[in-house]
Amino acid sequence: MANKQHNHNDSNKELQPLLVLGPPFMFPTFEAQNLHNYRFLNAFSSQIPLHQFLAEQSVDPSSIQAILCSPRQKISADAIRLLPSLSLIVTTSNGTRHIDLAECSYRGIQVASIPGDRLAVDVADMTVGLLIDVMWNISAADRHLRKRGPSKPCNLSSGSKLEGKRVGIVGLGKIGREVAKRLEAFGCRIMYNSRNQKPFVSYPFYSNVVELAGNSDVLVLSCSLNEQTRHIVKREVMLALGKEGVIVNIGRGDLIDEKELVRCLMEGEIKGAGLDVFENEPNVPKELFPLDNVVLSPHAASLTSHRIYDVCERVAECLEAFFSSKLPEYPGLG
Ligand SMILES: O=CC(=O)O
Repeated sequence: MANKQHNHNDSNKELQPLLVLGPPFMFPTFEAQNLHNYRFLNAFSSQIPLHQFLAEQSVDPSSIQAILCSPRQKISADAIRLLPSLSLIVTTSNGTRHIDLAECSYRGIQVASIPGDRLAVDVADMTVGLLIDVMWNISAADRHLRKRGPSKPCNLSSGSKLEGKRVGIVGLGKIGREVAKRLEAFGCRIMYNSRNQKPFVSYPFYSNVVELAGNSDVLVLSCSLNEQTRHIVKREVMLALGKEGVIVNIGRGDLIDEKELVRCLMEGEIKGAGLDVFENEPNVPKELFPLDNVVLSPHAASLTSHRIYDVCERVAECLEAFFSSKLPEYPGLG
């Protein structure tokens, strides 16, 4: 796909600063397309606190009107309070829960997200990929082979087929339904938990996640994050899932009590996990790195090249509309 150059800046004008927080995967593409439009302040690549970063860059915090972020970093009220002129936060994601929305609403800051028309399909593919990887130790075997060569014994446990597995899906929205469709084709038995029972599906419904876990071999987390779903998977749920159980989380890191997840994985209370999201992104608990029963992905489940292209286009349009003070017609604005 050809990269489109956006150039809406009169070359004599000073470039608007654009604060980039949270490493967006599409960032190199976006920056290359918009070098002439913004002064990019890439705070995500710096390990220092935001106020220090701005001071080091000699940036007056009150000159910043817009932030570009991704779900890979939380945008806290403290960060927002540092920027008195902030009026717009654009996130490259569909979800906005990584942003302190209460502070934005208090300050009248607009939050724009990028709706994902085909997102569910991409995320569902990745969910199945993570699950098969965990069940078959694909990434672990790959690491062993590269590190030790083909003649050294590899003591990974044997693969486990998907056919006949009972899969409990937490959140049967668009993504959950796409996951169900795919896993049905593998011969899995689908059951689910969600806020309400869905009249249009015949999969068994569990109103209680512990009970769902107790009847599942695999738990897929595809619900959105809110006050009711934060830490919906706690130790009790993992113990109910059991020692042969696998968790795949492509929702949000905060859906699981991550400390307990790490403990359960290390102590063998569950068999394995495929994780695309983490509680404290972009950080990943370091205890997970040596574990062969865990497959890690850096919040990349929706990032097909098509999506990256689409996001770059829409982010550019949104920022352009904002800085040219056109009435925002962008669907995510509001
Ligand atoms: O996590 C990805 C998204 O919300 O788009």
